[in-house]
Amino acid sequence: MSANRPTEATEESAARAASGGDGAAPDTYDVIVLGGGPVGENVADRVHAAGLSAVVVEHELVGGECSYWACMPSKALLRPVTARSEARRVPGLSDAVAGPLDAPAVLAHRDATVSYWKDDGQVRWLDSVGLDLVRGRARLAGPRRVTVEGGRTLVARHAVAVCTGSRPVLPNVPGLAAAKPWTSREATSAKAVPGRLVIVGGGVVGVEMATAWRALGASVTLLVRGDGLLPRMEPFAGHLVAESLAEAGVFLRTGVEVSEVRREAPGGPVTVLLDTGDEIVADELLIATGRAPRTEDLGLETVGLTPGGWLEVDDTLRVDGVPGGWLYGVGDVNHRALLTHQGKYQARVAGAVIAARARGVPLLETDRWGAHVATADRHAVPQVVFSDPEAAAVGLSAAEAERAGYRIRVIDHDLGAVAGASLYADGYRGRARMVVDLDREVLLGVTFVGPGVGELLHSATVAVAGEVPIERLWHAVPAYPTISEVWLRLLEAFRGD
Ligand SMILES: Cc1cc2nc3c(=O)[nH]c(=O)nc-3n(C[C@H](O)[C@H](O)[C@H](O)COP(=O)(O)OP(=O)(O)OC[C@H]3O[C@@H](n4cnc5c(N)ncnc54)[C@H](O)[C@@H]3O)c2cc1C
Ligand SMILES: NC(=O)c1ccc[n+]([C@@H]2O[C@H](COP(=O)([O-])OP(=O)(O)OC[C@H]3O[C@@H](n4cnc5c(N)ncnc54)[C@H](O)[C@@H]3O)[C@@H](O)[C@H]2O)c1
Repeated sequence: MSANRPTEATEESAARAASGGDGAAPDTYDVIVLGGGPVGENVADRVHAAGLSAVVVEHELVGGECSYWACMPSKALLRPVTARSEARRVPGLSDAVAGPLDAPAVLAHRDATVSYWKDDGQVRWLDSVGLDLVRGRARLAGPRRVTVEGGRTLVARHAVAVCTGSRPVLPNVPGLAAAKPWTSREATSAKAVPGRLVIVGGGVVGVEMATAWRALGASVTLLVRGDGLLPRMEPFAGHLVAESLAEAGVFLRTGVEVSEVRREAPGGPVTVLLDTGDEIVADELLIATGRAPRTEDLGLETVGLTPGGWLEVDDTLRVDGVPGGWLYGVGDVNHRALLTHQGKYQARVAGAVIAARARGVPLLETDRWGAHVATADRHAVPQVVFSDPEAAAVGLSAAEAERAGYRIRVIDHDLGAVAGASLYADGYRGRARMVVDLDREVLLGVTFVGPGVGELLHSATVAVAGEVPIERLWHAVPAYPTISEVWLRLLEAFRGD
């Protein structure tokens, strides 16, 4: 692939000066994107579609964490689990799915879903849309300048977008690092089902991986330091998921901390010591306690920033405190919403912003919900936890809305009481909640928990992001007999019908 050469002599000489006089002229692009995950790919695509030249620098696999060690493999492991569980509650079908999952087949399907950890398909896509790719670890080397391991230097005319994502964190527990625990990477790519798996962390990764590996045959213990699961959602979401995990045979222990970890021999059993004095012996230990930004070896100090932290950005995704305003931080790395779809949304915004600034557009649309600001990643973030049952939420929980000072009313409904739910699965258990802003009579947040609710979530996202007045939502008639009829019940309750 050939690099886009500069067209103006002045830019070329500026670029050569920037190369530090090492003789090799740097390759100059309008935009340099660091990291070829879903977010980097989308930034590059948007600026290129707007007529700018762009290069993506990637040191591992194009497609990033999401494609190979996160969203895609985890959902490939989970889909058979939820499909079987639902089928088991459909009369006439339950006997046909009474047996265990075919673990080797599920793992093989996971392997195919991640293209066997090869990125040829994604590289072909970059090529097909006319984006250049440089392989290797990238570092900033002063304003608008990037060096790539192997010696190549790149210079950006307009912008550098940092889209280097995040990595798992290991808590500072004696013996933990030496025990070489699983992180989300091993949990999504393991080649065999461990006999005994201990998972630390009751967030999304902990819950999804407990669901998957238990159903695939592992004996799973889930250790949570708080009092429940999925603490960022409405409390009933964690309760229902915990109840169901317990029924599936997961040992859930809340209110416990890991005080030490011991693994005598590599690959041998691991002993997890708790602050209660208890010890648990397992074959594998998964640490699912959150993420840290991939900014520690990125040359941030060469542009006046501190390495290792999340990138602070404004709503146009521009990094704060960088003279000239040429540096952007998009996706996980800015810590606004660690989700692929939200990162890709930011990428669309950043692409529009970079293109507009490059064209010298005098006034950007920066009002809330304007074309040149990220708004939804603060006010209308949808997330589906692909557990059994699924937990799906958008916007604020009741507690978050209260903390933010809104005058709210909370409406709950039993999802199992909706006709569509009783047809969907025998003994359907689930719940829905909407949080209403009483001053504007719009929805601030909606949560659904129950089988199949992931596909229901977008209706709520439209209502929350669109700030659709309740009065008008009343005219959005859900089809009979679908689970979506819960909307009618929630609205009736609000109206007092
Ligand atoms: C187990 C798990 C399951 C998940 N499931 C979901 C889900 O179902 N839905 C969802 O929306 N989100 C999910 N997420 C979150 C999702 O994976 C992330 O939000 C998403 O990957 C962020 O995309 P990104 O492009 O910002 O970063 P990444 O996907 O991390 O990509 C960053 C890229 O930058 C590259 N890079 C880093 N540093 C450098 C450097 N110096 N030079 C060159 N390249 C570099 C990396 O190699 C990587 O390819 C999940 C996360 C985990 C851990
Ligand atoms: N389906 C999805 O959308 C999906 C799936 C997986 C991951 N993700 C994203 O990936 C990110 C990472 O997920 P995650 O589950 O690692 O993080 P998380 O922040 O969701 O959960 C981490 C949990 O670990 C706990 N914890 C932190 N330190 C601990 C310690 N020392 N000991 C015990 N517990 C500790 C926290 O209290 C928290 O409950 C999340 O932001 C999530 O949005 C999304």
